[in-house]
Amino acid sequence: MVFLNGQYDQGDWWQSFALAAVTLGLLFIFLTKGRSEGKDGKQYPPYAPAGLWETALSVSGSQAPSFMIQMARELNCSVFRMRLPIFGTPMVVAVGEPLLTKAVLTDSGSIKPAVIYKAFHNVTKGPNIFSETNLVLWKHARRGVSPAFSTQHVQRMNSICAQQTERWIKERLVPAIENETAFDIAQAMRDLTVSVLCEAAFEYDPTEEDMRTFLFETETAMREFSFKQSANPMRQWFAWVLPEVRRARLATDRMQAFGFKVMNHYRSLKHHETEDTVIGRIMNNDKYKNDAARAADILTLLVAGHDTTGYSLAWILLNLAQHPHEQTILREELQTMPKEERAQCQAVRNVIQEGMRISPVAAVSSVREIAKDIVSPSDPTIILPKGSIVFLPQILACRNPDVFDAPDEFLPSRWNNPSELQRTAVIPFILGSRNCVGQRLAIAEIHSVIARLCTDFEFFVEDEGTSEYFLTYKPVGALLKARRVQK
Ligand code: HEM
Repeated sequence: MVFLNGQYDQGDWWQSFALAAVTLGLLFIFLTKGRSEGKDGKQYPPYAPAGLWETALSVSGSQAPSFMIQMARELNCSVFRMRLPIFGTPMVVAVGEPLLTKAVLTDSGSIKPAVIYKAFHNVTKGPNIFSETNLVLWKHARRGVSPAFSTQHVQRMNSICAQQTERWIKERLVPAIENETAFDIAQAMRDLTVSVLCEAAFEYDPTEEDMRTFLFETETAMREFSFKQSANPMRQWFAWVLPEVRRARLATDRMQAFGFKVMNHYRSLKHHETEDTVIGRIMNNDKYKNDAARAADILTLLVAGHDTTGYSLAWILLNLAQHPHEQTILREELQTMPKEERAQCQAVRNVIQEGMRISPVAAVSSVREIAKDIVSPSDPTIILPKGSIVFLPQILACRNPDVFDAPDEFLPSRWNNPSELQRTAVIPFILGSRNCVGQRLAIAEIHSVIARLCTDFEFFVEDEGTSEYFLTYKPVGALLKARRVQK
């Protein structure tokens, strides 16, 4: 999830955004006028061939991933400066070179910049584990919840995943096969993931209404606070004339009410198999100020976990449906394996790694502010100055032609023998202290679902649909049909 991004529409906000962008742009040009083009005999990265207006709209638009790729390919360089109206920083840079990405993420001084992340506080009605920039407060939440995602809990998560997948097959997939109807793969995998996440992390079985409310209200709140208000903060003062702002505030109330419902349900349970679940660790963590602070983290984990995992699954299945030959290779290997080993077999690993490479859901995340000058390990003539805001769009490293042959093709076999650089380039959960806390749950679900579905079912494309970037990179309107494989 990333907060500067969202769909650009022609709503009521654009005039004020345009005015703010032009004013800030002029100020930016004034402030950076005369800045030297390097330091200590080293060069700053080149500018992307796009002006401030185009860059601001593109980076915050639904086609942000393709904009990033286009800039890198026009420059023939995967590290470039962007003209964006972010002040108080020597420069705003996009980095798609794997070793420099690693250097930025693993430097202990790199932090999440408040100017980018704080907008998410509005969605959860207070600070939360994802966007908290006060490191002391963040550590309480992170250390509290991390053990619930440790390897020893993966087995429990795996069995929940397996049960939920069987339920989805019986209730959704089999009827679609029998009626020969197509289904939206992104919605299907997102819904399955909400169920897995609610049960594995929160011991909660959501009703259909819970699910629709959570998904709808999250989208409404995120579009306003994480996108529109981060592009135009003035909107917050005009709630009385902007119905969208008032509706978004109502959405956050409803999200918070859902967080309380999950907590009340947990308290009402007489028996917990273990206290070491995510919800158990949040409820028993007395470092939280109150239940509203607990609800903020419950919602954050749900928001951060459901679309990333669901849409990763959707992209992998869509890519397989588009490449029937790859699907056959995968199925043939799966069918030779004992059931309990299927999720870990090489063919499953290959398609997952390749699916997450070619379509990384966190395509335009993450952003870091660096605490010291960082020289590029792959090109020591390039330097990023201390204080820079560094965008680390995964799509750039994953589709970097200097790292991958045929970078835009889905070729799972490239992972039979990858180079060290290729491994470093594909880091869907990123690196460093602010890496993804839920990655083990996500990996367990993705492996288990792909192995189960691809052993017994074949998928076909009915409609390829399009893609959109709003918080995550996702397929939109992609319809698949399925058939049970004859054994
Ligand atoms: C395929 C699935 C997933 C992907 C690709 C993914 C990716 C990421 C990435 C790239 C970040 C860093 C974001 C940034 O720096 O701006 C992140 C952070 C985070 N993710 Fe995930 N994620 C996934 C699943 C999950 C799940 C299942 C959960 C929880 C149940 C989760 C919870 C979080 C949280 C709380 C953070 C913030 C961690 C911190 O700042 O300490 N994610 N994730």
